[in-house]
Amino acid sequence: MCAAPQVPDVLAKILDRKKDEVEALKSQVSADSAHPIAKALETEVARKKAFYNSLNLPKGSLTVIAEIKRKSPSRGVIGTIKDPAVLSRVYNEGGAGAISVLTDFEGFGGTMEDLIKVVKTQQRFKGNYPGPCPVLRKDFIIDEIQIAEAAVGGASAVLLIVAALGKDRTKQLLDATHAMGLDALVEVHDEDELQIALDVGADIVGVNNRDLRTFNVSLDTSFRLAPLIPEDVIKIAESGITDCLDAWKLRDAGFNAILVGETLVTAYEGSAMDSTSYSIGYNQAKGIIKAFKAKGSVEFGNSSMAAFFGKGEGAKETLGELSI
Ligand SMILES: O=C(O)c1ccccc1NCC(=O)[C@H](O)[C@H](O)COP(=O)(O)O
Repeated sequence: MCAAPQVPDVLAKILDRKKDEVEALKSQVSADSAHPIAKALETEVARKKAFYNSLNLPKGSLTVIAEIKRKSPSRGVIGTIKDPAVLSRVYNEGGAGAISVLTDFEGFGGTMEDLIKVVKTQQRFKGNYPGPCPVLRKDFIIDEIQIAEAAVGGASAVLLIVAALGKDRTKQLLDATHAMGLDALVEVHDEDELQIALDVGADIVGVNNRDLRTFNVSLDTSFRLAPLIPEDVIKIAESGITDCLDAWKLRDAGFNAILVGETLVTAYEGSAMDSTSYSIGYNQAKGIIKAFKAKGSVEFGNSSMAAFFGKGEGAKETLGELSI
């Protein structure tokens, strides 16, 4: 048995209202014994690993998890995102490996309906390269019923925040997530939380660069924790990623993926809000994803001796993906 987690203030407030939401969902589901969420809760299914596999690319690759985010407690309004389905198409065409949909309404302006629309839109990419993007339900998960709701909505993964859950609950919800066929992104912000994530068997760990107590964002959090995460665990750097050099440095530090919200939404909406230049917004968001993924190692640039002799990680990498 572990002590209750020390929950940062902002998170504590969000979790209080999540308890009410969970109770409302439970009474809705319990009123109907044939409810799909009730069935998902009872039925064990094999883990599909769509999200995991999309991030588990050869060493040296960087996947972008592109987020649909209208507003946030730290930044206020970010974009209107009239149709999340359209933005999810832009993300897919830009080469995102997965799409994160915030489904918390009060803090982030997102809904489960957004997620369902995005899942349905992504299904249309079946058969086309690179296929549908797996969808992450980004919310404050405190109960199994929210995971079942995500599974029924077609999500491939859910977010579990160690700071919100503590060790015992993270373990229970991680097991429940896998039993319902989904992946879990287990989010940490410091060494102690990372240890908990690893102890409970997380195989996808996200390092959030945003301190939920102060809202300060520092990529140093990712750089500090990266070497402590075992090689066989998928590593994701989350929040505050705005330029290519940072993305490439994170890749060189061993991250498999970066999770990016505000940078992509503002690139898309900045121009999309001006109705005469819709396509510019599309291309800017796509271009940023392509640039983040572009293979330009800062350790072994093209002019280095290693590059010349074709040795070392990244030696043969180029900026070849930059055309949009
Ligand atoms: O973004 C916030 O203000 C926030 C506040 C409280 C809890 C979570 C919060 N953000 C959730 C996220 O993890 C970010 O949306 C995600 O990492 C993307 O960040 P960014 O690229 O900086 O938009």
